[in-house]
Amino acid sequence: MVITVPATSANLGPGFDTLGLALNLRNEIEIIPSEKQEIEIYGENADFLKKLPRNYFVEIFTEHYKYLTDKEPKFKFKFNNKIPLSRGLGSSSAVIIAAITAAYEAAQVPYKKDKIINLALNYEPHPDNITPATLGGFCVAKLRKNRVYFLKKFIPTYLRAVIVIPNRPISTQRSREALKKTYPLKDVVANISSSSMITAAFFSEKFDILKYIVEDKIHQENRMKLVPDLFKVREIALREGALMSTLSGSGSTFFNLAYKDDAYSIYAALKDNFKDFNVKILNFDNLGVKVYN
Ligand SMILES: Nc1ncnc2c1ncn2[C@@H]1O[C@H](COP(=O)(O)OP(=O)(O)O)[C@@H](O)[C@H]1O
Ligand SMILES: N[C@@H](CCOP(=O)(O)O)C(=O)O
Repeated sequence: MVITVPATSANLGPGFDTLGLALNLRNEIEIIPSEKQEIEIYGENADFLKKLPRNYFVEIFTEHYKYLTDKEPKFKFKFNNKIPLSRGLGSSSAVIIAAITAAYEAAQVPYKKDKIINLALNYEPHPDNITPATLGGFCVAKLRKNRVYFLKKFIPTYLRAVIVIPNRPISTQRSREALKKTYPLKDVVANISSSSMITAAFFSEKFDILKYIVEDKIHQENRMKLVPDLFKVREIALREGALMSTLSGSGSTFFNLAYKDDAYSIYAALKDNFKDFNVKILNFDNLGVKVYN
């Protein structure tokens, strides 16, 4: 069995813990029945991941597989990772969603994607990465009374993401701990209106308005100060025609939305100015987690 799961970009600026979308940058995990448990890790941060005392995927997979079957798992896991760690591209959500999905598949217990999202909440208590990692597309998610409610919209194929991945990681947990605990009413209103406009723009496919309405007053500017070059990244991307330019999740990656025809000039300008950063043009993913048996 092979499971593939996409990277995600959460928040989209003002939609803190609410908006997210999936990118066509996927981790792939092969799971093969075996006499003894074995792990092989290739790709992004493989050396770091190999050194960890416990593998996060195997831990979550084992917990669910044992619960579903009452048996110890006996599998070989082969990871081919493309999603960089702690760069705001939802690497932890990708692991969680893939591991729970894999456990249900290996145990041959039927499930719905809704169930996977709600189980994932036990590991990541904000739904803006786990929802698009599961469903793909542009997702709006709301957590209420410990349950995730969500709506998804397909992202048109004439759009691209131009992402800038700095060489510095930011831990999501640590950067959340540094957030202010209270906000002035005008800042809250700015985020509600901007986030609602982004949602309306994606659902009605009226993307031009994004250039004028995206602002965040809750988390983004403070987090950007950890990698000050990001202010210049945003300025260049918007100057070169990006529809919106926001911190991806808690950073350090910057996410730029563009029409297909504008993506290359944004990419070239960013690459030219930030030689140490990894700049990529990506398609969007509209499928979410996928299983091949
Ligand atoms: N492919 C992977 N395999 C195992 N663990 C992973 C993998 N990707 C991420 N993780 C775990 O998730 C952590 C990163 O989570 P986090 O700081 O929330 O970053 P991100 O913004 O990428 O989600 C890593 O330190 C590691 O513990
Ligand atoms: N809403 C969360 C999103 C974190 O995304 P990640 O990809 O950085 O894990 C937040 O802003 O903390």
